[in-house]
Amino acid sequence: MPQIKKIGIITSGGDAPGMNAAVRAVTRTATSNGLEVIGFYKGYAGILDKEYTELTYASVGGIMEKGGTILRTARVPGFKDPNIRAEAARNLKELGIDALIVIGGEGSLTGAKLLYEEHGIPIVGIPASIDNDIPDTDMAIGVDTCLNTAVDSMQKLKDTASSHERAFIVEVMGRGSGYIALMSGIAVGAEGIIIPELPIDYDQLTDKIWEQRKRGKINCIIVVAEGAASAYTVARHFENKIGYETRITILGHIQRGGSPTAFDRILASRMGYEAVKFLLNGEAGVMVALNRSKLIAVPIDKVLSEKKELDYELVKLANTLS
Ligand SMILES: Nc1ncnc2c1ncn2[C@@H]1O[C@H](COP(=O)(O)OP(=O)(O)O)[C@@H](O)[C@H]1O
Ligand SMILES: O=P(O)(O)OC[C@H]1O[C@](O)(COP(=O)(O)O)[C@@H](O)[C@@H]1O
Ligand SMILES: [Mg+2]
Repeated sequence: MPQIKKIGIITSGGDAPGMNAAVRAVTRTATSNGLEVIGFYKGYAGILDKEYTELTYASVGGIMEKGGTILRTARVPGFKDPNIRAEAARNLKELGIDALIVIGGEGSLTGAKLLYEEHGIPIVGIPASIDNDIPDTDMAIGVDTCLNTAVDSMQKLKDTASSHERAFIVEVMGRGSGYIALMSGIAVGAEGIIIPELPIDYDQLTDKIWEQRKRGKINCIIVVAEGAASAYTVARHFENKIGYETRITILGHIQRGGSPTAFDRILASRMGYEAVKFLLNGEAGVMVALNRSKLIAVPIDKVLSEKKELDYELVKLANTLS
């Protein structure tokens, strides 16, 4: 690989708390090693429109604690077109960018992999998505903050649920993954957890909740991942069947905002630092991954050839404890 002097960085896809901490870590690690850093705005759109800023050691000060992403983000459907990717590659070369760090989810990493394979641009991916649906990494940036927000919200709902003896159907994010629903459900002791990875057994759930109600339970939280069903559909199934008056809450984009937790700040700092070190050591076409507390490089095409498996032992745990 030719010597790297100038790197580009984007945040892309759904924003995730901690992206700024990763931008800061990449910038400071790179500038400390004598590299220039160009931050493109709005993901792949900024590369196509040449909308960028130079990032310096000083300019990334005070951003670690901020939610969202200072580089902003976008979904750019046109990037699936090879001609558009060729234009992006041309722009990167024109600007003298020797390598690109992509902070985002599976979609963003797919764009990165294609830029690497089709145009030989050295790429390192940093996994960031609240869904935790990216294979080969135990955690992605943003997951922990999202879970804390979801749990905090559900705990509040539990207060009012108990006061009125009501059931709440809480819809959480997770397009194709039940991770947020399962983990937040475990953390609040939800009576029901509905996820896209498993068929929904309304009858079994109804019997369980009704039994608990008869035993004197005064609140009920049912967490549903948006990828499994809508809260309205779930509520219709339980209407007049579980012994509670029912209310619906859709947590929505609240889950993506807020100052990152200590865990996300540290994870993002470690991943940003390693991403630059990988590039300096000549590694490219890889994603930084958290593997049993260590950071490793995993080829992006391996990551994208897999599907992140849910830990079914955790489903059993949730059923046993609630
Ligand atoms: N198959 C693909 N080929 C090329 N680029 C893609 C592909 N899928 C997604 N992208 C790019 O990555 C962006 C973010 O992807 P998306 O799936 O929306 O979010 P995330 O990266 O968070 O999973 C897309 O808007 C597009 O620019
Ligand atoms: O921001 P949008 O376009 O409303 O997308 C919502 C989706 O983005 C997410 O918050 C995060 O997904 P990605 O990280 O893959 O972008 C999903 O949980 C949700 O389904
Ligand atoms: Mg995604």
